[in-house]
Amino acid sequence: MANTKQAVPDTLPLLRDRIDSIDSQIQALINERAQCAQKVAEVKLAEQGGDAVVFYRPEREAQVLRRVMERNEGPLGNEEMAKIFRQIMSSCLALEKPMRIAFLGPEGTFTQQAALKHFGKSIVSAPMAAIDEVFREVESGAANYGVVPVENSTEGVVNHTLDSFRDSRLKICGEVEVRIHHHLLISPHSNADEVTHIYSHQQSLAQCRAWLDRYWPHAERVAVSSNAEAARLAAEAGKNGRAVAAIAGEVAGEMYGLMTVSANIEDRPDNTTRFLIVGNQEVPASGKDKTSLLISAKNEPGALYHLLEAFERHGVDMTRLETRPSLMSRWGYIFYIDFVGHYQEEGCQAAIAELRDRASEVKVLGSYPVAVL
Ligand SMILES: C=C(O[C@@H]1C=C(C(=O)O)C=C[C@H]1O)C(=O)O
Repeated sequence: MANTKQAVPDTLPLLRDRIDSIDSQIQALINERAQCAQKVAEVKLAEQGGDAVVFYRPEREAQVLRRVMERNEGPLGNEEMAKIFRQIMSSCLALEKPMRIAFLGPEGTFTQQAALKHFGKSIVSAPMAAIDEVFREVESGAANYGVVPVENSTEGVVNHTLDSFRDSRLKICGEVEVRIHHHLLISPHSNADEVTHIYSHQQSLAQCRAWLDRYWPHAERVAVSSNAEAARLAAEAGKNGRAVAAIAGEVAGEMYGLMTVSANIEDRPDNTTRFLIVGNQEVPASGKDKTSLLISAKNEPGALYHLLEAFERHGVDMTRLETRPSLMSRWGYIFYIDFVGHYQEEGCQAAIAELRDRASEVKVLGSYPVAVL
C-alpha cells in the first residue's frame, strides 16, 4: 500500500481526511481477508467433509499472531497490535459459525476473561457451574472447546482441573495467561465500616491472605463457588440492608454494580493465572509448542528419578511437575509433567517412548502452542 508511507499532514482537517481514507482502506482489506477465510472454510469442507471438518486451527492462529508481533514497527505496541488481529481472526472465524466455548462460570469470572482473550469476542459463551461440567460439555459435543484454570502463580495448582484429565479423552489445545487483579467491593447501598463478612472464591481469598490479615483481621472470610457469585451476593446483601464485601475482579464488580473499597489487593503484584483450552482435536506443531503428560509411576524406589532422567538424556526441557494421589493405591502417585516441544518432534518422541517403558501409564494430554498473548 503506497500511501501509508506518505508524510503525515499537520492540520486537523487534513489529518482527519487522512484517517478517513486509511479507515476505508483498512475496512476493505479486512473484508477481503474475511472472504479469504470464508474460502478456507469451503476448502476445508470439501477436503474433510461433513462433521469431521475443523475450522478452528490453534497452531495457525498462533503463527499469525506471532508474525504480527515480529513484523510490528510501532508506534502501537506488539501486544496491542496482536489483540487487534486476535479480534479480526475471531470475527472471520465466526462468519462460518461462532464457536461455543464452555468455561468455569458464571458470567464475569476470570475464566471467561481468559476465554475472550484466547478466542476473541466473537464466540458464544457457555458458563458452567463446575470444572468437570466444562469437560463434559466439550466431551458431549455441546461446546466446541472448554476453558479451565490450571495454576496460579501465588496459590499453585488447581487440583480439580488436573484430576479431570484422569478420565477424560479431551486434548489440551492451547494455554492462556491472565494477570489477576483483585478488588474489595461492596454494594453502593452498603457501608464499608460495617462490613463483617468477606466473600470470595477460595483461591482469591488465598491470593489476598496477607492483605486481609493486615486490614480486615476481624472480618469473617467466606469461601463461595466463584468470585462472580461473591459479587452477586454482595450486591444482594446491599439490597437487604446488610454490609457484605466481595473480593472479585473488575468485570464481576461492574456486572453487579459494586463500588471499589480497595483496588489491587492481591498479595503479589505479578499474580497470574494460567488457563488451558480443552477440545477434541490434536493440534499440529506451530513451531513454538509445549506438551503436557499424565504419568502413573510404578510404586518402586527411584521411580520419579528414572522418569526425569529420560528428559535430561534426550535434552527435553521440563517446565513443570505436579504430583497428585493416584487413587488406585494408597501412596501411589500420578505426575503431571509439562515440557517444551511438540510430542511429534524427535527428541520428545524418544523421551516419551522411554517413559512408556518406565511408567505404568503415560497419557499425552496434548501438544499446543505456547501462549502468544
Ligand atoms: C483461515 C483459517 O481458518 C481459521 C481462521 C484463521 C484466520 O482468520 O486467520 C486462522 C486459523 C483458523 O482458525 C485457516 O486455517 O487458515
